[in-house]
Amino acid sequence: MFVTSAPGKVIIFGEHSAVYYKPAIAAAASSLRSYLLIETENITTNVLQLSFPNLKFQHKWSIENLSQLTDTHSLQSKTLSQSLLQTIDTALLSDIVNPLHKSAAQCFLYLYLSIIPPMHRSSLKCTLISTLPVGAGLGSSASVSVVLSQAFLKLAQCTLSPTLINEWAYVGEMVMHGKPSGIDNTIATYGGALQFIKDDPQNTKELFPKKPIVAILTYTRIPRSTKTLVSNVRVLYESMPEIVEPILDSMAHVALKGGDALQEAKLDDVLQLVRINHGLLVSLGVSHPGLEIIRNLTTELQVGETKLTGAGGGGCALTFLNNSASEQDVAQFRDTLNQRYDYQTFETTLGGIGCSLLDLNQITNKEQISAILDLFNSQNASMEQIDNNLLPGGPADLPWKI
Ligand SMILES: Nc1ncnc2c1ncn2[C@@H]1O[C@H](COP(=O)(O)OP(=O)(O)OP(=O)(O)O)[C@@H](O)[C@H]1O
Ligand SMILES: C[C@@](O)(CCO)CC(=O)[O-]
Ligand SMILES: [Mg+2]
Repeated sequence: MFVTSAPGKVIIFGEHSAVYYKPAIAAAASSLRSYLLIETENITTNVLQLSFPNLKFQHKWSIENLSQLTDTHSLQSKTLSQSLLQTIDTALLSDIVNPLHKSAAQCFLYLYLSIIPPMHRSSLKCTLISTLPVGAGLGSSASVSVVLSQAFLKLAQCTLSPTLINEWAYVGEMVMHGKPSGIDNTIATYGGALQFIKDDPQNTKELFPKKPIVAILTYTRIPRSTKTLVSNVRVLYESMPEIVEPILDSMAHVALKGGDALQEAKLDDVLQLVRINHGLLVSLGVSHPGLEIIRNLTTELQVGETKLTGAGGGGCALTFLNNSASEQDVAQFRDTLNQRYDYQTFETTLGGIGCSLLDLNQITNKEQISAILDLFNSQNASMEQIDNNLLPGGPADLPWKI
């Protein structure tokens, strides 16, 4: 039995422009994570079981059926095979109608069938719990792709390396999103803070901010689809390239300057650039009235600057506080968002631990193991319970391998 874990991410500068090979800055939201429990013993034999309690979704497939369907596996091919995707859809997922369930199961089966060769396919139960809001712009899909890739590579007896995990997680992201930039899975794999350029590892580099980056994240609970928003921007780009290209170039300058400002802890510059980046995203049509409420309240209470983060259209906003924001101002800001709008706010330090692995056989304290298993078996473990019992570097002090 083992658990894999990976964080969500916050894009600080450069969402959407990242898809067009412009630099972007992102950091791990390392306390908001997905955890995948892998059980291979004392479970139903010859069955692959999936349990995603956050989505209230469970499913089973006979391993024999799976192997008949795809007798060859494609461990070498880290590109998206439309024919494998189609086979999965028609033969294994035709009974699933909920779109969230469908995309999660597609990603799960695609990675399972591609990574684990038939000789290593035996009875398996996979249970995934997460403290990340689902589909909110904080990279929940990437975090799920990373924990699945890491676990399946281990079951396939591959030597685990961040490069390999990240390559497969990108395939998982392609299953969910089409053609993403790869920034989300890269952060979920490596953690920390990065300046990222799509398909350009030479110019993707770690950032070392002088001061810890503390921010407020606000989840509007407004659902949206990253895939749709990215494709809306594509349509705009293709219809008016002479207007959209300079906006994307401007975002690239914002990201480069913003990365430097974060490293040098130049808060005034960071705040200006957050405001500019949000304005540019508004001009691409990816904001939402529910996000503008947060931005307007930030301005009204003069606590700092806010931008949308992730694909926008709902989901989450990121607020950096200015030096003059008092504790009362911040409390008023958060209370108003929580109480008047039923938004959820988190104060988060950005950066920290990327993907990690916990071998439950190494834990000798039986009570500690049963507390961990209870979290996966419960349908509604709270964020606090999960953090207390599982968070890498958290109070339970577990032997996570990074
Ligand atoms: N806890 C979870 N359990 C199972 N699947 C999940 C979970 N969280 C996310 N997913 C999968 O990820 C999908 C959401 O991905 P989507 O890219 O739309 O949002 P996001 O990754 O949270 O936001 P963004 O890509 O803008 O950062 C869900 O439809 C589901 O398939
Ligand atoms: C909107 C986007 O820039 C970020 C989604 O988290 C898409 C991507 O980079 O693939
Ligand atoms: Mg996503």
